[in-house]
Amino acid sequence: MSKADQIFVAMCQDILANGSWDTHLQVRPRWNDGTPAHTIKKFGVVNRYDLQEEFPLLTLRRTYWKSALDELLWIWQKKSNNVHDLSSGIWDAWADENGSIGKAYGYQLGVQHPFGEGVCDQVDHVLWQLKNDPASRRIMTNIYTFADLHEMALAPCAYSMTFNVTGNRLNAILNQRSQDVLAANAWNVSQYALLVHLFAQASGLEAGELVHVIADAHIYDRHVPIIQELIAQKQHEAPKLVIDPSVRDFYAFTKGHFSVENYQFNPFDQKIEVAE
Ligand SMILES: Nc1nc(=O)c2c([nH]1)NC[C@@H]1CN(c3ccc(C(=O)N[C@@H](CCC(=O)O)C(=O)O)cc3)CN21
Ligand SMILES: O=c1ccn([C@H]2C[C@H](O)[C@@H](COP(=O)(O)O)O2)c(=O)[nH]1
Repeated sequence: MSKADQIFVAMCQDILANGSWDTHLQVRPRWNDGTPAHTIKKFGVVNRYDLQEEFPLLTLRRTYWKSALDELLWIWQKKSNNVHDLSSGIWDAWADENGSIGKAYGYQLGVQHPFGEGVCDQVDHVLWQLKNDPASRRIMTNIYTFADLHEMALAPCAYSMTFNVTGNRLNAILNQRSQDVLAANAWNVSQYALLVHLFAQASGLEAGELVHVIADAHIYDRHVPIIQELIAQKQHEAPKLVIDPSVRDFYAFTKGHFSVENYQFNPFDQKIEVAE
């Protein structure tokens, strides 16, 4: 059975049984009809995915992994903040009339900084360190730039990666300040698992472990019945991620270079409203 499903079910059960509601507080997010979108949350959830064991994709319901992976490349490879460069419409609600989401995500990863090896952006600095200084404990990215927060449509949720090389394995910690468990958990986990695979392949390493640290792991009020039904679904074997082994340059990867084989999932097509 898929470990990703087991981790997801355990996290949801824990939030529902032991979490706390923010119903008595003023909250920022709203449902489309203007109602405040309240949540039940757990603080400090840590989920560990062994990428040697499986590609962590939920089988409880279909994860649109092609759209998720497209968003990952939009941020990390294209370093774009414009929804016109994205194939799905998931960021449209946060974009301005030109399609920009402001100085968020891809914009931050494209900013040039002076590093020891020269002036480059955070992504190229990580790739340089993985090849030239794998023993370093400073291989990380951080897009939570306080000076630019006022120019972002939404403050980054998945905001930092810390990479660590152990033997020939590339491990990573994804730090996330806020997680919409139903809309985006499976999405964020599959994205950053793929990123570890791509960085490993570009650096002559193997993907190891992805540790997902979530400060505020929440279920929105209108999502509670959907989550309850979802976690009771049948679990299937995890699918297999296949990446074209000939690609060694991170920027040469395109959607055509990876596929997910034997992806089984339940026909669970409930409409998921996303709070804005
Ligand atoms: N409340 C909230 N939750 C989020 O997950 C979220 C935000 N806001 N704001 C910014 C982005 C946008 N995100 C989104 C938005 C929509 C879907 C979504 O509709 N997913 C559907 C279908 C995806 C598709 O058709 O490709 C799903 O079934 O997962 C997922 C993530 C993640 N982020
Ligand atoms: O990659 C993402 C992007 C966004 N989210 C969710 C987490 C929250 O539900 C909202 C953001 O609202 P804040 O009030 O700024 O926390 O978006 C996600 O889970 N993953």
